[in-house]
Amino acid sequence: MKVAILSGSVYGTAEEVARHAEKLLELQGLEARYQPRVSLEELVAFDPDAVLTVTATTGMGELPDNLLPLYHELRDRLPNWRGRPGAVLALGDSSYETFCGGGELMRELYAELGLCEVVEMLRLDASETVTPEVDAEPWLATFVAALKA
Ligand SMILES: Cc1cc2nc3c(=O)[nH]c(=O)nc-3n(C[C@H](O)[C@H](O)[C@H](O)COP(=O)(O)O)c2cc1C
Repeated sequence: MKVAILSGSVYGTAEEVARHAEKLLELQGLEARYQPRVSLEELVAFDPDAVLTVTATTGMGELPDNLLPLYHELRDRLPNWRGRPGAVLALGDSSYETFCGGGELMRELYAELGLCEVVEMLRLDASETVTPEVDAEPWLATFVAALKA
């Protein structure tokens, strides 16, 4: 099963978590592909069976600049991924009112694309953890199990 991993990051944490997720998924026998600045064309050509997004939130609940172009292209072009499984891993900080707002924007995009969230969005709170990669592991295991089910 081919899993595309997308990321949105300002300071690099979400990219590290995405890279870690790629390794874990590969270890579980999935064909995970993480290219930090993937284009829509590359993504469509990969034809993922499932999509995982790892994104931080910036500004007042916004997506990081390095995910925005792809986000808008996906909204405009709506590749036919209807019915395929997906999940969102959101990094945020609960001291902001719009906690994990970027992740919520991706969930809305998933709904427009018809991607099914097979596990509930994980919210990792930067004011509570300094080890997001490790904290994401149990949730990633649940995601893998859902993909294999
Ligand atoms: C300027 C700025 C604005 C932020 N805005 C939000 C926000 O609106 N909501 C939220 O949940 N987290 C917010 N955060 C927290 C980041 O999303 C969080 O620290 C995340 O782990 C950063 O990941 P990154 O290193 O991949 O950029 C903000 C952080 C900064 C520095």
